[in-house]
Amino acid sequence: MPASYAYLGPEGTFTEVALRTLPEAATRELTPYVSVQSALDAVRTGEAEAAFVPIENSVEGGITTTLDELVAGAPLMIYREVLLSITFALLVRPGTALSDIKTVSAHPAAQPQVRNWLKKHLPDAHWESAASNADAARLVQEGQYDAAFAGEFAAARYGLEALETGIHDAENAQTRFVLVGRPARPAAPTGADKTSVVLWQRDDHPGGLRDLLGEFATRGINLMLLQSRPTGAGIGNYCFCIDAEGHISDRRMADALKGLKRICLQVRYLGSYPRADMRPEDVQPPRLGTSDEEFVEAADWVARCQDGRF
Ligand SMILES: O=C(O)C(=O)Cc1ccccc1
Repeated sequence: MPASYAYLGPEGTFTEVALRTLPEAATRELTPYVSVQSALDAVRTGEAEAAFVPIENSVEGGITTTLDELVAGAPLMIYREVLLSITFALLVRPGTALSDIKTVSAHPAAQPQVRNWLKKHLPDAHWESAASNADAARLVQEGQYDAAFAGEFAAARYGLEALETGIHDAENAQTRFVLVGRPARPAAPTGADKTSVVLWQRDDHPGGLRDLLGEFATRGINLMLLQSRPTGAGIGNYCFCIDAEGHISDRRMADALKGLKRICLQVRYLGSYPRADMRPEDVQPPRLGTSDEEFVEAADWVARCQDGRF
């Protein structure tokens, strides 16, 4: 039996469409799970080789269930990311008119992407959250709700029709998905990579967050995501999910992680993986003094000083 990739199902999610763009998905059995949690748990128990889940969208930021799952529990690692441009279709049972719609459903992350459209076209409809957009379509098929926001491609799978397509409040809304597995050696650097970590501050003090960010800034490392999540230990207690430009095998990144390890209560490494938004030839060269060669030269110089050989 081929190894299986778990994904946020049921069949017909945007997650499935994004997963199928990965070449390695063609050689795996793809298994839908009812939630991000259950897909990631399947990886933790060894039932699945990896799980593919949404993690961030350009309209509202981090998908908190996914971030919280990566922050807590047995450690997992991100191996790949995929970006997908998203517009929604309003799916209904055949024969339903706009004026018949009293309830609409979708994944909570869809709501901020269709809010204005809803206000304009269905101001009185009740919003009901579903486990995914395709699950909302399934619930419409079962008669539980009148309409679902989902991918147009989900209509055929659930015997529905699209009353409207191309729904999007924000131009170029994109969702980012990640392939998550058990910890192992990260893939080799491609030249356009991203490193994800979670940081817990050691103590609360003025400029504490600036100290954490300074470890990246002084080494010329650009950040691409900064999302605070409550630790659960009371109001004001947060950890920080960070995506930074570069690979753990870059000297400047390894050095920044060493600095963070020294000053943080805890650092959770979530992986280094190829960026979906940029090719290696388009990446800016490292800032002055932060290339691998300059780190090696500086370390040699210190070693020579320690030996009195400068
Ligand atoms: O993959 C799906 O269909 C989901 O339910 C997650 C999601 C939610 C909103 C936009 C893209 C993906």
